[in-house]
Amino acid sequence: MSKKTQPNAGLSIMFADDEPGLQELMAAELPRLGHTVTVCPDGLTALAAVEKQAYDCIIVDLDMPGMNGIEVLQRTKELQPLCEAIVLTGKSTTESAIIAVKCGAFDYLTKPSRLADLATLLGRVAERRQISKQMSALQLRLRRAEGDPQLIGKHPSMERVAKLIAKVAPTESTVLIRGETGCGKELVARAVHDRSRRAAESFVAINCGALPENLIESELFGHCRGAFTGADAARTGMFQVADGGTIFLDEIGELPLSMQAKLLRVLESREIRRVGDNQVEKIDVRVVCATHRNLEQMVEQGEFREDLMFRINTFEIEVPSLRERASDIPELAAHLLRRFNNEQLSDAELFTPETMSALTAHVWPGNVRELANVIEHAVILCDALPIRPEHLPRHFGDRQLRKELRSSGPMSLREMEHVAIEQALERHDGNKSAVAAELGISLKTLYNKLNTVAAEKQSA
Ligand SMILES: Nc1ncnc2c1ncn2[C@@H]1O[C@H](COP(=O)(O)OP(=O)(O)OP(=O)(O)O)[C@@H](O)[C@H]1O
Repeated sequence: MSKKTQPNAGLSIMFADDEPGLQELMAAELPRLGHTVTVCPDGLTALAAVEKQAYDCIIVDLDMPGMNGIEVLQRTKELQPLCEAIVLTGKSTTESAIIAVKCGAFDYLTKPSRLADLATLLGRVAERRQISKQMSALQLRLRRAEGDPQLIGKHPSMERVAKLIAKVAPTESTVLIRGETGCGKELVARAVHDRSRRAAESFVAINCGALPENLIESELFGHCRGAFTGADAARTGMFQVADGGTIFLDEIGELPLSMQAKLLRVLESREIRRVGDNQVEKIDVRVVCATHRNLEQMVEQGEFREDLMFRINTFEIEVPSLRERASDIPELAAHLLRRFNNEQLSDAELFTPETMSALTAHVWPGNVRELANVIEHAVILCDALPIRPEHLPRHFGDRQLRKELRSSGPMSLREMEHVAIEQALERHDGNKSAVAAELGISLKTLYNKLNTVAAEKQSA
């Protein structure tokens, strides 16, 4: 290793080339561009440098005595996966440069190259590093907001879910997750991804019910510039973003029929076509779907394609509602509380016994999401733990709903849900946003449920 320049605010770079002229040039010019540089005359010295110190970027000549640039690149990627690499190549070795890019190099430059081109490339490397730092920060914030993706629950029904996840995750099978809204379907989908060979790749979640019908295709498969009015720039679709990883199609039952046909084609051919494009593109994506709807009934009513249902339901996981596993509530409540409060307290110090009995007696139509909302509300009101009943939302002490449910004799889950919605509508004077928030469901889900009730009343 020859010279090391003064550190500065730019990238920390390891430059390796056996041409003394280039070594001198880089030792002088890279610092002038604002970077720190370690200059190495051959592959072995370069390797020793990356074994000793972390770099933001390496610039390596492909053709060096002792150890070639590709070997240096591969070893660097093993030691420092986040380090970017630029390879330098003579005209005769551009094929090796392409191999280097396949091995993870950021880009290559053909010698002799202009310093301005290298400066531009380094600018792009710096930009990419900035973006990946921002992404890590966002992921951290998201993880804090969403909480630990750990699936809590010791009830036999949850143990069964855990077993099914363990069985299906390592396969490539499409998975259909069923369950009421807010019961943890997305968490189960993440667990399938995290335990699969795709774990290090992206997990992309899309709520099919939240996308406007005219944008779904472009959202899923992307579009070319000018594909339709307003498509000023090309757009990458979510299937491409998820390439190599898993795509989670939440609320699959909400997908319009025209899109169901297109999705089926993609699942069968493993190829996508961007809107406005003639070319197809191969994709390698595992598909996990979820729904709270009764797909079989939707098939009977002509709202869901039967062939698509058979394509996605090869392996099903049914996530139980929270009221079916009320014994999990204390552990879940403690887990969710720790999402909003970092105090190191034992589970027994988090809630008073009265609060816990109110929580376990509730019917939870919005399932775990509703429980999380109630706990967040309580954490805001409570100055010091434990959470007491007065910290729970106002309607919570009102045992009327539970009384009504208990005194009304046998009731189906659907009927219980109707009662819960009606009570909440009364409490909020018909304000649907407030009702959706209280029940821990989306406004769209609330409207769906109200429409179902209205349709049932009409046909009764
Ligand atoms: N078993 C569990 N352990 C810990 N947290 C859970 C569990 N189940 C659900 N949650 C939490 O509850 C919230 C709702 O879960 P999730 O989004 O997975 O539900 P969902 O069934 O996909 O909802 P929707 O039907 O509305 O899409 C999330 O904050 C999630 O972290």
